[in-house]
Amino acid sequence: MATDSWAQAVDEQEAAAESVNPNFSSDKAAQSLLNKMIRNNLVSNTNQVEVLQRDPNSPLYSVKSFEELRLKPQLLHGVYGMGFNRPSKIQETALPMMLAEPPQNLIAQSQSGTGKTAAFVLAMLSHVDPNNKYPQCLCVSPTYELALQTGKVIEQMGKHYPEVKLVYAIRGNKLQRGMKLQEQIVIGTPGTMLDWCSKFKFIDPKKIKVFVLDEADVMIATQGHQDQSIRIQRMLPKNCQMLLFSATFEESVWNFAQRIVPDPNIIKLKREEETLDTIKQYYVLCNSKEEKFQALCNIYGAITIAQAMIFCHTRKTAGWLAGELSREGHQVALLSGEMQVEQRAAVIERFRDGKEKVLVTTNVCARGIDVEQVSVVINFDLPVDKDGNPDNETYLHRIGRTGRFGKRGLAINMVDSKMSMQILNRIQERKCIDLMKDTDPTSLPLFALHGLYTPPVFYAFTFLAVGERAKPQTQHMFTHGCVSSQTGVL
Ligand SMILES: Nc1ncnc2c1ncn2[C@@H]1O[C@H](COP(=O)(O)OP(=O)(O)OP(=O)(O)O)[C@@H](O)[C@H]1O
Repeated sequence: MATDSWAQAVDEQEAAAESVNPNFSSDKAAQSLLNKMIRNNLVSNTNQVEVLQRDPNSPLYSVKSFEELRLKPQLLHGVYGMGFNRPSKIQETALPMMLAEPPQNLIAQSQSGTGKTAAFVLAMLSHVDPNNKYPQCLCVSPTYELALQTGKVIEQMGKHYPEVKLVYAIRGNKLQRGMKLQEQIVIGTPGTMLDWCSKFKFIDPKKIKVFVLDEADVMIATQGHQDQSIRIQRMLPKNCQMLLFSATFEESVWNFAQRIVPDPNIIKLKREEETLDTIKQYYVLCNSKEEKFQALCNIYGAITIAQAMIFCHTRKTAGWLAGELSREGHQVALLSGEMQVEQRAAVIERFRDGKEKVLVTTNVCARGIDVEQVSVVINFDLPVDKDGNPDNETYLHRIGRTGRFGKRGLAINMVDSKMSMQILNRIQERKCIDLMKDTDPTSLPLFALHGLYTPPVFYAFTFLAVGERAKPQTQHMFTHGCVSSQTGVL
């Protein structure tokens, strides 16, 4: 996003924040300082991507250029048009494997927001023959929103390759019976994709060259998705290339993936590499749902400086929270699974356009959704599976909505019981995340600011400028004995 339009959005937002949060905006000096810091951060972000792309330990690191990856000129044009200067690590590693002849299968893991979608989109666009007017690539995503978003990436990257056409196999896209699709790429959700291949025969599965499973672990681990994906796969020719991508793979899912994909190339992260250190993670202790709500109101001014996503466990809580926030005068968007498809798409678009700063949602948005300006993720409820056990994968995907492609992000976990503290501890043990604790939710805005804005000298300054509730350093406790450079300045 261009600096100007972003800055303008900040100005508009600040004006709005002033009307809804007098406490936060009472200090004009602090506001203006924040404004500068954010712009500063934005500018340094571009540099940061460049720097990260030269750091061998970064997931954005690459030694090659897009030219060296031998992309078609039309696609190079598309890639540069999207503002990509060099490939990320996953793109650099996966693309040669995906473009090799004869085609090779691939199961690939890379941290959220590191360019997996762009990688498999480039592979699909490289493989299709635009002279053949029938589907050649199928890409299956777990949600409608994600399918739409991936489709947009295909459209953008293929902008200079107009002969290649795309169609969405999603609920609500009704085709005439008996018709045969002419588009070369079909992107959709598993149920509709299966219907289009078997029941309606809009697609001839025998002609498919590339089959992509995005968020492959959820496609495999969710029973319905797994059945449908495997039924689609069985209809495809033996030599059809299979590409499985995700930021997370549980061990059992990984084993299953290796059983269903013949002779795969494998790109796998070590456990300690799974989280991005550009995302700072905090938790705040509360005693009840109401207290969590209060804590959220306290930080509202800080989180709406850019954009935030708030995750709830159930649709009911999400609805309740969105209602309460609205009653407090905050403008929030709500997105949950029971909404009509068109409504869901409209909400995502408005959020992407910055018309709403805060999106209250459920796990329906935990994966894949890519909104560059999201700098804060709040787990109003911690992610648990149906048995109440910690859901580590969903945790990583949720916090991965921020910190996209080298940007800085902040994740705040709200803990309201002994049980939820245990859940957070178990997530922490499993992923070696470094959590920071604040026992007093009312001081959270300070923490939010410390986590978000990088130049260390500003931490102390912000602390003093905004800090009516300044607290001694001892209350900033790092678990795991892992002290980051931030503690020094606090
Ligand atoms: N080589 C690149 N240079 C600059 N930006 C890039 C590059 N590749 C991808 N991006 C941008 O980075 C962001 C994240 O990329 P993408 O959505 O492909 O990540 P992802 O790994 O698929 O994320 P998730 O795990 O959440 O699905 C997008 O906004 C994308 O446009």
